[in-house]
Parts: sequence; structure tokens; C-alpha cells
Amino acid sequence: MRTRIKFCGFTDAGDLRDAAALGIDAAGFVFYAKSPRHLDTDAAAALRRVLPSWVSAVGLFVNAEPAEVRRIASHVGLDVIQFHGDESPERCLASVPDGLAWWRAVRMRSAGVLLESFDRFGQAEALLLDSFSHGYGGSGTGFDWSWIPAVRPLPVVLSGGLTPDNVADAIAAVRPSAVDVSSGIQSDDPRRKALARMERFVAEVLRADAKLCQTSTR
Ligand SMILES: O=C(O)c1ccccc1N[C@@H]1O[C@H](COP(=O)(O)O)[C@@H](O)[C@H]1O
Repeated sequence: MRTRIKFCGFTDAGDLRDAAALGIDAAGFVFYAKSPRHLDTDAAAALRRVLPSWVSAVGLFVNAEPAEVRRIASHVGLDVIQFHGDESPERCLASVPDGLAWWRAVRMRSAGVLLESFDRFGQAEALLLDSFSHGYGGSGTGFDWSWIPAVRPLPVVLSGGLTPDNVADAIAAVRPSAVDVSSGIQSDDPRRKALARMERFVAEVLRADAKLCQTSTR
């Protein structure tokens, strides 16, 4: 199966159109006021309308109140909720509107943290693996991929410091269900994306998948 691609942190309709035209599977909107990429709900709802129906809209939250997550999900028309703070499994379940998928971010400090999260967040659709940083994420730094076991009870979305230069190696090493990137495709302005970086990132994912396909059919 091919590796799905999520680009995160959109604030500009032109960037989002470009990304959708490149064939991404999911686009992330950040509802965390301390992020340089944060959006208010009206801006996010307007951006959501730019997306074709085959690209999922993912809302990223950090310790938001459950009622606030549900309000924003409904106003914007989110397809997936990404919990990127310290939310407990109970809080995630209380925040997600009926029928919506949710992903729980794991701040990777060790292999043990991931094993524990597989147990705790078994009702998530996937775990999103990010590096441990002093903020909650979007730091552009990576972590040790050898902490991720080959056999997993849940799909994993690999993130944390991915770039066009390392994403092919990441896919070969981890074989994630999806990859997620924010800093690695941005321009000098953290609220904007660099088209050349988005293009190269997608091309590298396709190249890595083609290589995996060749080796598995030998
Ligand atoms: O993008 C942000 O500003 C952000 C803020 C708070 C938590 C997470 C955030 N982004 C997510 O972090 C990871 C890694 O991003 P990067 O590629 O290393 O910059 C990714 O999942 C983003 O969705």
C-alpha cells in the first residue's frame, strides 16, 4: 500500500490548492494559539472549502476543551481530529464528534513511551509520532526511528523533522501508514509553504514507495 501524505499548518488558500494538486491525502489546520501557524475558525472554514472531497481536513488541537473541539470540528467540517497535547484517552473520546476519526500524537522520548501509548490509545485510528520538544510540536526536529517496532497494533503516522531530504529514508526504515510534515515544507515565512519543497517531498515519497514495491516483488 502506498504511503499517505499529510501536509500540516496551512494558512493560505494558494498553498493549499498547490498541495492538493500535488496529490496529498490530508491537510492540517492548527487550532493552537501558541503556534505561528494557528488559524481562527472562520479562516479555517474558508480554507476547508478549497479542498477537494478526496483530501481529508485534519484539525490539530493542544489541550483544547472538548466542547471547543466539537464546535470547531462542526464549523470547519473537519474529517479527523489530531490531539497533540496531554489529552487522556477519555478526554479524546469526549472531544470527538460521533463518527470522526482521531489520531493521538506521541512525543517520542523513548521506545517505552510508544508501547505505553499503543495500550492507552487503542481506540484511536492511528498514533502520530512526533519528536519530544519543549513546545508541543511542529519543532522541525526528528527522533530515533529505531524506537518504532516493526509490528504495531495501530497504524502510525510518522512526523517530526521530516524533509524532502530524509523522507525516503524514513519510509524505508519505518514503513509508516502515512507521513506528516510542517516545518520541512515551509518557506521563510512559517505561515507559508514553499512550492518547490512540497513538490520534492511528494516526489520523494513516491520514489520511496516505488523502491519498496520493487524489493517486495523480488
Ligand atoms: O505545526 C505546529 O505549529 C504545531 C504546533 C503544536 C503541535 C504540533 C504542531 N505541528 C505538528 O507537529 C508535527 C511535526 O512537525 P514538523 O514537521 O517537525 O514541523 C506534525 O505532526 C505537525 O502536524
